[in-house]
Amino acid sequence: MTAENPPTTPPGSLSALVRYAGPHWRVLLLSLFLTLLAGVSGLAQPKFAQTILDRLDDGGDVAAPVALLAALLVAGALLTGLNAWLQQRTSERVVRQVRRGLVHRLIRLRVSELDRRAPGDLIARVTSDSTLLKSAATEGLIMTVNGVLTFAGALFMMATLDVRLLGVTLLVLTLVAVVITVVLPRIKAAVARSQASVGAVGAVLDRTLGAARTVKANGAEGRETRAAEDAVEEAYAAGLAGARYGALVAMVGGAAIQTAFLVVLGVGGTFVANGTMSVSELIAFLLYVFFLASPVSQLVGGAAQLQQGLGAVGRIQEAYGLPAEDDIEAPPGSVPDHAVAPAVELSGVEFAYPGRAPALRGVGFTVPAGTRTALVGLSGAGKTTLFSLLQRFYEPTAGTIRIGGEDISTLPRAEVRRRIAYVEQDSPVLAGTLRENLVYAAPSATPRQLAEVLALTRLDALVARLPQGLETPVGPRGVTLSGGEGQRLAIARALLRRPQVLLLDEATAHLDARNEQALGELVARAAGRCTVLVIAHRLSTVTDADQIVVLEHGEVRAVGTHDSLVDDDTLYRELAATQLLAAEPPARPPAGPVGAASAGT
Ligand SMILES: Nc1ncnc2c1ncn2[C@@H]1O[C@H](COP(=O)(O)OP(=O)(O)OP(=O)(O)O)[C@@H](O)[C@H]1O
Repeated sequence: MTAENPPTTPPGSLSALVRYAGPHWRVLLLSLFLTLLAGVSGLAQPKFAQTILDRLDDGGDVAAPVALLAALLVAGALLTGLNAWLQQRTSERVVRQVRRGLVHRLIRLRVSELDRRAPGDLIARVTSDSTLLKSAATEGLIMTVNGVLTFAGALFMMATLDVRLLGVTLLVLTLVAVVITVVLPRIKAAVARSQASVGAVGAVLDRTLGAARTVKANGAEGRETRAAEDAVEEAYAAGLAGARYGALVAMVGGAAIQTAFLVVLGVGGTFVANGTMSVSELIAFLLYVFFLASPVSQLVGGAAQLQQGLGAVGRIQEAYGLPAEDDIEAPPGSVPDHAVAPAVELSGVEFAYPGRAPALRGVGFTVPAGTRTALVGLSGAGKTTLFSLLQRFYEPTAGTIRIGGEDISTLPRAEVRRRIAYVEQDSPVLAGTLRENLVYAAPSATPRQLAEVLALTRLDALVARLPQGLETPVGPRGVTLSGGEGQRLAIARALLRRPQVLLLDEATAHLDARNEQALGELVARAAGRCTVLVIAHRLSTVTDADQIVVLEHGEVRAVGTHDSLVDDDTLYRELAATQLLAAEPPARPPAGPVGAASAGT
């Protein structure tokens, strides 16, 4: 198993847990051996005690057995220490391997999956669930195996002393076996419930902290707190249920040993009285009964830990099983030096989000190489969806999309996305510094290229104003930048990649009139080097586009230039009228139509 390839076993099964521990089998075997050695030294101690008692009885020399007993004690302690270290280290390694694998997987999940899952719950699989797995995959396994072996060893030694008393002991211990069998699956279910609730707490917090301003502005702190508290309570209740079952098992284990001791003492006493057993044999047997307490509690504890681990393994396995994109590793040296503008062609593209009505129906148009096409249409017409398909975030249910003549469904996603730069609608800035954001996809950009793009997007003035310049942290999701600065930063990042195709989604929504004009010119210039598709909410920015595609209810309603569409298409004419645009495209608008209704909202 590698970090990227999880065990292909049923979710939450013991075999899955064993497979996680699999790569560490050598250390685990050594640890088991050390545990057994410590167990044997423990097992031998009652025998030595019996010898010492017999010698004291005979008036013999006890120095040698006492010295051996002391040596056994020291050796046992050393072995236990070494063993604990080995087990802890292996636990940490198992968790590291699981976390790596999960992180690798989660970052590559398909957009369709990310769109419908709470990030907080996914994060909990890496943080909280993997921690539960930690002790189960090593300590739990070893404790159980060791418990079984030591238990068997003790039974063997007891059999050599008195088979009748062994029968009595086993009868009492059957009670433990019955309780364990009934209770363990409940522990697993309780842990799974508790972990799911922890995931729900993460999901609420992720939603709340991710939209802190909205939550505060709406005075929703109380509601969000209650939502998180409900999940916390559920985790608490499930945790308590698990603890109750755990306590029951521990109690039954302890009581069984005590009972066995008393029964053996009574029955053994009669054997001693009728002369079928010596006192020293009875004492040795009783010591073994007490010795059994250790393997029994190991078995009980180990089995409970395994069940806890299984509860978590189920959730981890589920995350591993989510569909991921497996073709997104960029080939080496993938950032193209000089972009070649390709044509983008769509024909008969159909698409529906799962469980929804079709979002795109029979969409077809061509964007000639090196030109600029604007997509316009009312909100929900399918503009953003079209961009998602172009980047293979989703796959069309019918039809083809070609870039430079190549059907993108035949290209690895890495290759498709290498050719395309995308400036999305919202939150296009990541936590980090300005520089990190800029060179995010073009780490080898030269200072000259950086300066050029900063000037083009008019970010140079901002950088000059900041004391830390490009090294200024922008905060989570770029909260320390204005909306317009964030947009320009995203555009600068896209341009630094020198893409073949540039997708701008509402890229100018946040820009003021001066910057909007500058950007309009920039996009027009960029169109010389790359093919540009822009979702336009303000028609003023695209009236001079080479071509405008009007989408309505997922269908292409009309294609043309601003002039021809104003003449021929009623919807476009309405949009243009609402935005106070003249039928003639302005040379370049000196200012955006402030306060005008947006076509897309
Ligand atoms: N991830 C999604 N899952 C399910 N349905 C979606 C998803 N994204 C969008 N939709 C639906 O698909 C349809 C098209 O949405 P899309 O975002 O493409 O419209 P748009 O033209 O970009 O709208 P806007 O201008 O408001 O951004 C809408 O009905 C929307 O509700």
